[in-house]
Amino acid sequence: MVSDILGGITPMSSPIISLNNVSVAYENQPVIQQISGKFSPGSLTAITGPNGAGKSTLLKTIMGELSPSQGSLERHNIPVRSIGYLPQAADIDRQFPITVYETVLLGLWKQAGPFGGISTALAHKAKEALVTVGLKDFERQPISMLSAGQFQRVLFARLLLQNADVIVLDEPFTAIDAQTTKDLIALVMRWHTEGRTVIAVLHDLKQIRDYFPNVLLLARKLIAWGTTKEVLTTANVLKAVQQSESWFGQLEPTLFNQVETPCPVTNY
Ligand SMILES: Nc1ncnc2c1ncn2[C@@H]1O[C@H](COP(=O)(O)OP(=O)(O)OP(=O)(O)O)[C@@H](O)[C@H]1O
Repeated sequence: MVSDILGGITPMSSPIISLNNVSVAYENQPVIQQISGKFSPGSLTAITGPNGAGKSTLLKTIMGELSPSQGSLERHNIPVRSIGYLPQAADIDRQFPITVYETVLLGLWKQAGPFGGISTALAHKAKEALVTVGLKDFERQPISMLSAGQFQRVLFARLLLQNADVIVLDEPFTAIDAQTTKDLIALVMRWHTEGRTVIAVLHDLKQIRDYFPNVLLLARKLIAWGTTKEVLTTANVLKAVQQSESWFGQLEPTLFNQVETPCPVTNY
């Protein structure tokens, strides 16, 4: 199907990021294989798939942290340093002695450079961003003293300050409370209505169906890429699970424990 190949966009629209037969390997071991498709400007796409499917590897490749072992990935007029990136929480050292306010300002270092000055206007914007994410009185708190949800709010404030046209989020709502998830999803929706391109790795299929118009379903290889309705079919989701099982053996039975929806898998 054309939209599967083109990431749910019409052949006329010009992409912001395109992948041409991209494979990525760790120490010559292929992890993702032969992914082709395009992200259109202003699209809101969830990348989903079982554990170990290669989702974070794909994001790191988009961010230029990994290079394709085969094929090519192009960012069209988007320098990688201008992309807003939220890595997985597990990849961030929270013991670093730094305050909430300083962490938010760090979002600007790629633009300002390590010795770049912070103007009064930017300092004001950093404070405003903290207010927007509900952390008005937290500026001087060390990040080591925050809850997981509060810390994720700080990282979203940092993204707000970056004001990026393309935003890449790796499991932004994992292990955080319901209210924080709701508030941060609202920010993602705001970015979408502002015309920014948002790409997020997510495991919760209901969340994807509720909020994300496009999906890239991955199980080392591309299962499907297009509109959420086209991609998240029972057949595709089960195919992703089966493909992963062929790498990792039987997946957790909890993946199958909610059968009230048409698709037996509700969470990757
Ligand atoms: N630095 C690394 N060196 C070697 N192998 C790695 C490295 N990082 C990831 N892998 C392997 O690559 C595969 C894909 O990992 P990746 O983190 O991209 O998957 P994922 O879909 O994001 O998984 P999860 O949903 O569990 O976060 C896994 O088998 C993982 O063990």
